[in-house]
Amino acid sequence: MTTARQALAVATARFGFSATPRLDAELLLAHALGIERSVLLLDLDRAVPAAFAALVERRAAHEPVAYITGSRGFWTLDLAVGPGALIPRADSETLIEAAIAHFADRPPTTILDLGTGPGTLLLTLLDIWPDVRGIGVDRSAAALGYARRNATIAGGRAMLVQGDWATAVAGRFDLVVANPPYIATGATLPPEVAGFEPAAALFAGPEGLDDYRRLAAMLRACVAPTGAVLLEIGFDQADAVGALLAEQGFATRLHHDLGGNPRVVLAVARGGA
Ligand SMILES: C[S@@+](CC[C@H](N)C(=O)[O-])C[C@H]1O[C@@H](n2cnc3c(N)ncnc32)[C@H](O)[C@@H]1O
Repeated sequence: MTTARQALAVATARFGFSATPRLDAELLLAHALGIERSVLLLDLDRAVPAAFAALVERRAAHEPVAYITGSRGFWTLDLAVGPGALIPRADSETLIEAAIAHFADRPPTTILDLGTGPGTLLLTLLDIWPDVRGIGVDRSAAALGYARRNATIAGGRAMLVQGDWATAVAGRFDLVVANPPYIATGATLPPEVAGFEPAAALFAGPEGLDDYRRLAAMLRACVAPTGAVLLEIGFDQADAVGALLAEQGFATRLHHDLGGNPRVVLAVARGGA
């Protein structure tokens, strides 16, 4: 009998290309066993199910762990994800922290999440603020399929709409959030990103700024006069995105991620909050 301890050692060695080979192996084995990773770690002498071998082969071919297991933890949520939906990234939690800080005194009443993917930002914020309602927009039907599954978290407070950025919605929102595609088209990405995650969620023209340009031109019309916009940005895009927002009459402030990089721009209408 192969024990979990032995199988994890073999799988970890196969995943040398990954930044987190041991964690990947543990998540896949826990998934194969149908148990939490924390439970797996309590008994590493248990037997390994035959199904684990196929999961190891998929990961060895660079398929992301989240696509193999069908879920990814983000903030306090466990979100369903799969092909066609961007896998939530830890860096995006910077935007959640910025939202909590900005609305520390009083939560917003309404939220608009542009490019919601599997509902990552919207559903996390609705889970934090139980009386708030929001709309998530995405152009991708596949991503919205996962967002609809995840929306049970919000118990009817999330509306999901397929469309092109803010053209899909009417009205003004207290908080508008977006993590648009921001990678320069043609940039080289790791195989597990380039080979599996949707290009339409990643690339945004020669400088990665095309979607910020479109969004900047729309934001004044969809944020409430005293509301706020939070945009995730690439680590080197703070000046360019700040300039696009300034042209539209926004004052901006940066929030940094755990690595110390500028990761989120807070924008409020000049003369607003
Ligand atoms: C970087 S992903 C962000 C997903 C999720 N909000 C997150 O933070 O993990 C960008 C999302 O924007 C969507 N998107 C790209 N172009 C769009 C457009 N023109 N209108 C609406 N959504 C768009 C993509 O389908 C993708 O789900």
